[in-house]
Amino acid sequence: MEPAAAVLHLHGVSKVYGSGDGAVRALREVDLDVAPGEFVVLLGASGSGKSTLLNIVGGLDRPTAGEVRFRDHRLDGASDADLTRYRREHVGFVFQFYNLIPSLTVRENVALVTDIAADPMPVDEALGLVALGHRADHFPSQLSGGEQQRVAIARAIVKRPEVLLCDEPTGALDYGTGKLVLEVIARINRELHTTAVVITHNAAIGQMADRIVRLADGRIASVERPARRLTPSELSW
Ligand SMILES: Nc1ncnc2c1ncn2[C@@H]1O[C@H](COP(=O)(O)OP(=O)(O)OP(=O)(O)O)[C@@H](O)[C@H]1O
Repeated sequence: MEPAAAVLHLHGVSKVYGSGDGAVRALREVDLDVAPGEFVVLLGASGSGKSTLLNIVGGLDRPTAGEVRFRDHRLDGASDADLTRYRREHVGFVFQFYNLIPSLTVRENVALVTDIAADPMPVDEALGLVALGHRADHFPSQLSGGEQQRVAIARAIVKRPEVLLCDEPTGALDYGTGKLVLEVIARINRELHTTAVVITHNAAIGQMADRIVRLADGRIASVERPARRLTPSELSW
């Protein structure tokens, strides 16, 4: 793919933490292009570099070497202010833990983000997409883990980000609840055409992606395109 056509473009990306004898090479010359609207699942053993890669494409960290672009914006070497603006305008993050503010209602947790977004959707629309419109006035402590994760997804997408980055979004959830959360992520990707990159330890989840990228020891070890994208309800593990 031409770099300009990609939403996310990495070329020769390396990341070294620390220096000297204690240096850890977390990524080694990674090349990857992610197309608009694509759903990519990142698999790999613990320590293979998945979170490092996600943090770099999300503008939370910079590579030690190589080129990183969001569309035609260079992220490697960007200033802190530029990276903050990139994250605010273009990226939604979902992590294993939901990081909701306990003293705010569901609606207020999601609305917080809309104050600093250029073109947010109505909060109730975001809550509708995660099927939680009826819980808008509840507090996080009144919701299950899966419901709290759906609020976190609503918060991530209410600003209509072009890129949704999820690091182990189902890591803290049981089987059925995890599937519901995956349904929501698949729906956002399908209906809003949000480009999605999802880290998981669970190889079965790869079957819902357009592309499965496996990392091993900081390198891309394999890339696979499932013949047909499965819905989360068709997955089993
Ligand atoms: N801030 C840091 N300082 C030093 N080393 C780090 C730092 N962050 C990550 N590493 C190391 O870089 C390597 C890749 O870590 P990373 O978190 O990207 O892996 P991962 O595939 O996401 O692992 P996991 O599945 O366990 O979350 C590991 O060896 C890790 O210990």
